[in-house]
Amino acid sequence: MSADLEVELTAERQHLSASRSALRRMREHAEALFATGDKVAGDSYTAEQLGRHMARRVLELADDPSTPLFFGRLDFGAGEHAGHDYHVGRRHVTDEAGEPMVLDWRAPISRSFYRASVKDPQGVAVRRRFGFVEGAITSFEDEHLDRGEELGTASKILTQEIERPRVGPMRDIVATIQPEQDELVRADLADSLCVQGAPGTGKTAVGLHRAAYLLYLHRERLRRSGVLIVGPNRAFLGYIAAVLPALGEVEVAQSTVEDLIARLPVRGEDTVEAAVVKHDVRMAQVLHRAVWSHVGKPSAPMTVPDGSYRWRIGEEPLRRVVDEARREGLPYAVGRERVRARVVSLLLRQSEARRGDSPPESWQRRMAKARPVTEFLDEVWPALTPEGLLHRLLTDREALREHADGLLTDDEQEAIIQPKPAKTAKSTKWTGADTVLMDEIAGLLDRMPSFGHVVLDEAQDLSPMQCRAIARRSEHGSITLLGDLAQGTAPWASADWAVSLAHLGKPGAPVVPLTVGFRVPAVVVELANRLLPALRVNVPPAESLRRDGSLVVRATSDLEFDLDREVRAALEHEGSVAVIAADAAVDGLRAKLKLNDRVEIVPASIVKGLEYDHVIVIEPAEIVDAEPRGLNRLYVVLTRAVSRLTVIHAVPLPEPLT
Ligand SMILES: Nc1ncnc2c1ncn2[C@@H]1O[C@H](COP(=O)(O)OP(=O)(O)OP(=O)(O)O)[C@@H](O)[C@H]1O
Repeated sequence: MSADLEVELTAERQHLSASRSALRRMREHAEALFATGDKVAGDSYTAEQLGRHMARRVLELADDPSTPLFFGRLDFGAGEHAGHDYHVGRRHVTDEAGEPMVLDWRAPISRSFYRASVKDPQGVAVRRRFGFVEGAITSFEDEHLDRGEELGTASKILTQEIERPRVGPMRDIVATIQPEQDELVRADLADSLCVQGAPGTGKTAVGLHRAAYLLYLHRERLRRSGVLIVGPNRAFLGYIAAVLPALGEVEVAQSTVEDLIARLPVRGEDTVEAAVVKHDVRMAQVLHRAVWSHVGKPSAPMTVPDGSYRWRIGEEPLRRVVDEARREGLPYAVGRERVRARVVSLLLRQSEARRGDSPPESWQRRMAKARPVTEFLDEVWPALTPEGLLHRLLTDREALREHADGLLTDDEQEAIIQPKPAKTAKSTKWTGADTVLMDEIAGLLDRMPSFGHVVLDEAQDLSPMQCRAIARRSEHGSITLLGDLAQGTAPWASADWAVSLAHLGKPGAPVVPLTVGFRVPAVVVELANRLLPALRVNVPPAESLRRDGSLVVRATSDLEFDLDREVRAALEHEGSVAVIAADAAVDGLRAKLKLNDRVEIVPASIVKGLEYDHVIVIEPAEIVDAEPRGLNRLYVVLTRAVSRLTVIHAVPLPEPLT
């Protein structure tokens, strides 16, 4: 290394350690405020608010010594920052005088770190990227944009980052976000968008960084309404759980759709036929009809005793009240209360006319609860519960026929009628699809609070009814929809993003493709892409940035022997190892294979969204045969490998791979 370079490196290391000290000082300051917060706050509510705020601040300022505090530097040669240089990192760090030592990657100036180019330098003369080993600076790489130098994806530091062996949970990509990813990350809060990306193109990474970016820009607003990340299963959520906290974002809800909407525990299972019907969007109409069929016509006047007097409301005014409330298009339960309020106001007017002044509020409350009023409501606008209504619909053929007429065929109705009807809603073994239907009913009955932003990952597998459940929770917010139509494995998987977006209440949101793969090596992508024509979806194929990696496809007559040998070979390398097999084969393999901490045996059905350094796929044909969309499942399975993929098979490979 030249002497000049050594001097520069030393200066950068000093800046890093000074920044770490400054961050420590900021954290100690926050901790001191946290400790004394309740003494300075005027009342207990303010003290609690302040306490919570400070506790969060302390968490946000946590420093992980194994990750660098900054990863880049911008030297400006022109524009309003000319003559200044800024280090770009995971969060703002300021010195004691309040001067910036590290800029948050989300700050407006930092944008140039990701977007400046020779064509559009944005005032940047030099962009520097740092190489790190366990939090210590080991190298840097400069691009003199002012001299026409630009590395793009040829950057060694980017290459090292994407080729590093994977161990442990997913990490953030702030240091190496690519321009086309950055554009999505920094889209406006008001903009909903859909990202169609081949495996490993960074969709999950983009979604998580977008959440962090939006929280930075709209902190107060989003803290109130909330940001939600929806993932396909708990294994996936566990895998991504550490990314946002590492970026200082500790308050983002992460959930599966099932957990988000479940009102009651799921104890039953549907047949595929039943689940397909229950997830179909026509069920929304069936349920709408079922709910509103409960509104009746008043058929008699109402008499309400009040001390020695009796108020009377005629049938006609009662009809008008019900008709008006219906026309207002309110949720059902809100409509019921509206009718009650209008009835009380009719009584109030009579009372005022008779007494010459307004009765007290307690009188109005008493009238609202008076038995004839409640009886009237129970008759023309009865209170409903989602589980009560659904129980009736799925156990009473007549009721189902009435509401599903012209919407569901006889066979479809028969598929969802409970085969052994439970006596009550309480004793019903509800299925996952039932909870989706209950959520739809809950949405017809009442309003739901809306998140400020929802990120939906692996969204190709959301059913229309699940999309509607999310739409109810993002009505006043925006969404980022992430997925790959080729990876759709659910029976109701989407074939067209425009349709999903419509169900999600965001019709017309733009669909943006990502095609550059950061995970899967080119040789593996080439194998997986052979499946694409058979998947019959209209998606652009992936192109890998990675020229390294290896692929072995081995026919064997002794699966056990070869598997054992391949696992041992895999363990000679650094990183995680997964043996992926058809779900039904997993138990048998677990019993046979001598396990090692670094080797996981994973059922094909849960690997979506995950990645492992070395993947060993057992019997692709069994994976394909296990389910109707088995080829899509195989496509998912083959694209989990970061470095090496080994395929072992005793039976012939599925046709597109031969
Ligand atoms: N700009 C980047 N710099 C470095 N690594 C990146 C970048 N973008 C993505 N990656 C890495 O590539 C891998 C794949 O990313 P990610 O899981 O977000 O892809 P995906 O499109 O969601 O994949 P899948 O369709 O399989 O779910 C991850 O390890 C991620 O950290």
